[in-house]
Amino acid sequence: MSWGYGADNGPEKWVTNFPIADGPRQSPIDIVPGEASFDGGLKPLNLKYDPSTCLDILNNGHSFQVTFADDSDSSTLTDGPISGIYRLKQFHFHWGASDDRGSEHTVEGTKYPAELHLVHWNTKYPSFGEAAGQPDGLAVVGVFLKTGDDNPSLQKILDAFDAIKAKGKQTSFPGFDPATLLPGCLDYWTYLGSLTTPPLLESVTWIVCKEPISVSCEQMAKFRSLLFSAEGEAECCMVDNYRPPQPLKGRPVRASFQ
Ligand SMILES: CN(C)c1nnc([C@H](N)S(N)(=O)=O)s1
Ligand SMILES: [Zn+2]
Repeated sequence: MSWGYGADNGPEKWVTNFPIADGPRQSPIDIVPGEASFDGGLKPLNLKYDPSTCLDILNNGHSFQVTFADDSDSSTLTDGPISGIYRLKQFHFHWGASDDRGSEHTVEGTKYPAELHLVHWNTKYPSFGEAAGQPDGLAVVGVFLKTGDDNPSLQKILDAFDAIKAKGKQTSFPGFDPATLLPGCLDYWTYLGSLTTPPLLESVTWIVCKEPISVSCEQMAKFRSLLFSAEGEAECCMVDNYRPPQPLKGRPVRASFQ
């Protein structure tokens, strides 16, 4: 059985096939603002996204992802805590079965109903796959979703869900601008961590925005209409696809703001 989020293949079981699950720089973590140290040397995030690089939307069986053309520096992350140029590869979300849980990172124990991850790779390496194996290979921007007003930008994504309900379904998704998913304020916390799904590679510079974006509870219900299961299999709702916080193991967490 391959990894997932169920009782038999979920986060507590991943260590069997992926022993790095107990490694020194695992993600997500619980962020404690009072224990983060302000670093005046941290630059503002510089996110420049070209909507024409947006390709398609896919149900990969553990989340859905929107994938970007990453063969040029059209959609990039620079500055912030990183050096060099990182290219946007894809974004995806994690969410709960109810609004009281769903995010991977937590803030002093507070769970948000969902969390957006924008995954970028360091162009000092030839490809995403190469970069994913390097300690400075990836940079993921995390954005919390908080229930409130309807989010028109999110709605464009949710409107594509009928075409990707089951695992393995994919449809073209041109012209989406991921910048419309970012909060107004780009203050962030940053720390060295890992992918939060197998292979749990310890190659991620995490950049977690302090300000959440809004999502309505009706929109959250739409997230929960996706399936972990493929067509023809017993239907299993795609919910609670989040890894809980992992031990900090002495890692510093820096804040870009005071
Ligand atoms: C291969 N890619 C892009 C990814 N592999 N694992 C990912 C995880 N979902 S996360 N949450 O970004 O670490 S993203
Ligand atoms: Zn993720």
